[in-house]
Amino acid sequence: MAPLDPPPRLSEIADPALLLDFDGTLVDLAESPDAITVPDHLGKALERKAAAMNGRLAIISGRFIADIRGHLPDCALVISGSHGAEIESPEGSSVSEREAPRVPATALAAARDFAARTEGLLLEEKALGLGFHYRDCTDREDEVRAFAQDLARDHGLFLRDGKMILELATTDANKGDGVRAIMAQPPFAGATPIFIGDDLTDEDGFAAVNELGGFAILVGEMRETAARYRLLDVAAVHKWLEIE
Ligand SMILES: O=P(O)(O)OC[C@H]1O[C@H](O[C@H]2O[C@H](CO)[C@@H](O)[C@H](O)[C@H]2O)[C@H](O)[C@@H](O)[C@@H]1O
Repeated sequence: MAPLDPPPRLSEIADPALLLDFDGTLVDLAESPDAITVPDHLGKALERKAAAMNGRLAIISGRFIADIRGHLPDCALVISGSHGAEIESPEGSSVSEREAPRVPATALAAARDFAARTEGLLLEEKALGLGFHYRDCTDREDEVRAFAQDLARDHGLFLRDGKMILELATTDANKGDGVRAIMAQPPFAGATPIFIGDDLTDEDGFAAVNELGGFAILVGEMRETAARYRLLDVAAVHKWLEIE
């Protein structure tokens, strides 16, 4: 695996549009979804960056949008949530093409029951999906995966792997769909898309920006990736974006 260089300076890229993952890219990973530390200045710094780029900055997260807005209150940005299934304007109106279904009540009840009897497992209830966080029961990952696979099959849900998480979603949307939908609309259309992300689920976004004539930046440890460049960690991302 060839190492990847750091990206060129943002100011050297013609007409850039930034598509930013959240966990592991803009904020450091933590023990659980609510344990993250979001720097006080982050929301306003991202807004200023977006303004300096004529609005061409969006967050593309696996979290649902209301969750991101809860962590970045009063921050007016384009946000795609639920792995591309939701997209909102900076003012908070939905610009998603289709409305995704909610998690069926019977699937939610079964997931709650499984989490209650699986020590160390944290169930994250999201608008359009469920997250099984197994960081504190890694020895039971196979069991959690088998349960999640059965639940997906029984309820027509879509399973994906993340960092210490198995996620079930009600749609097969991915971050590539989010990228393509955002880049098709003003003020993003015609710009050079740059996706920055750390997780395996970001690879769909990486592939999409490559197709659209842009490039991706992997954050963290080297792996097989569609990214062209790499930054070491969240601090390096903030430095590159000049939002420290
Ligand atoms: O696309 P992202 O913005 O990176 O969101 C991906 C998932 O992030 C969250 O889980 C991850 O971060 C947690 C907090 O640091 C960490 O405990 C967990 O191990 C990570 O997988 C979030 O909870 C998920 O809903 C997102 O899909």
